[in-house]
Amino acid sequence: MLKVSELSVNYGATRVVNKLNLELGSDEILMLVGPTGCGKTTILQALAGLIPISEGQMTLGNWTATPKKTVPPEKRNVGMVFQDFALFPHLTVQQNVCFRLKDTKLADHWLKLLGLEDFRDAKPARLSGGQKQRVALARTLAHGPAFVLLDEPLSNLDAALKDSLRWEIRDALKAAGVPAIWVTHDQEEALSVGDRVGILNKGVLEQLATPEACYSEPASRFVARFMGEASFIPGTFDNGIVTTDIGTVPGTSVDGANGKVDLLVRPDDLSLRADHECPNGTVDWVRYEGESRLYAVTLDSGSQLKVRVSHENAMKPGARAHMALITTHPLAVFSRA
Ligand SMILES: Nc1ncnc2c1ncn2[C@@H]1O[C@H](COP(=O)(O)OP(=O)(O)OP(=O)(O)O)[C@@H](O)[C@H]1O
Repeated sequence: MLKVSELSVNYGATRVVNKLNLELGSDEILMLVGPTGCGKTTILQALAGLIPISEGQMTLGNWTATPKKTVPPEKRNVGMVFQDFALFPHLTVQQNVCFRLKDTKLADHWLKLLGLEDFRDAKPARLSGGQKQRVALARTLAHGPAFVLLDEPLSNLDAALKDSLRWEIRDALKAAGVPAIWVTHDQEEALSVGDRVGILNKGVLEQLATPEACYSEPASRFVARFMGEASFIPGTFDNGIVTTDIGTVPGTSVDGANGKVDLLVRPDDLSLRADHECPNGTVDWVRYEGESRLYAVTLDSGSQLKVRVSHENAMKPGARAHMALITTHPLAVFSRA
């Protein structure tokens, strides 16, 4: 089990990671997300022992590192997978995976499991991006790490490959039975692949929870916006029910809100109709997404809401339309800003 307590990292006078606390179960995958420059890579580097920490401590199995008691990277048994694969170009797939290994049994296991047997003798230049990333993962897992860090492993790959490879990586990590922290810029990836998601903002972990909780009960407006399209509409919250201009829904207070509140609305919590006899808003813009269209509509009462509807529902900016809340599950409510 990995345990991190009050971990802080400073670069000179600037604090880049501030009092990070987390514990990971034995085969848990934590997806770490946050805006550029918020400290994600710094956290991975600190856990791997590549940079010094300023405060706090981390423990994994039989070692504990603190600012005074450093543990060198090679003593940590931590595996890393990077976005640029970091393979040796002059070595074959087999040689890359077995690099510095005395016992190659695990290497054979992962070469087979990740579908690389036919490429054992190939050099990396002959491989596709997805194959290279599989080799990098096989090399990491062949060393039997106690813990794996992945720094945007899919960001150099095209969309279709990303979708299949993320599941292969998840399955391989689960099969290896090791905890992992996986940094991604892709919210959908974070929500679908992670057992838990951590959202980092300026070096502070704003929320660490299941994907469902991060999406439907975000701890802050920042998390709400970061984890997907988020609109807010004013309402009144009383006895578990929120009343707004466009309907009444069950609500859950995320910050003790009561009385006058802002309701978090996701694009699929709303309906949009062009043919309604009482339009209550005007279309600002529309984005065609293939099977759906995302609309921004400003209500006559002032709020702009985003709604996703079937592609068959085609309206132009300026069109009048009717919006209503259609969800039956509780939506998050925040104290009025
Ligand atoms: N060696 C360094 N010296 C000083 N500041 C640094 C150093 N490395 C990173 N930083 C700063 O620390 C902050 C966090 O950087 P980090 O690379 O961890 O962010 P990140 O969340 O991984 O960003 P991205 O999503 O863009 O990869 C940034 O403001 C960055 O400029």
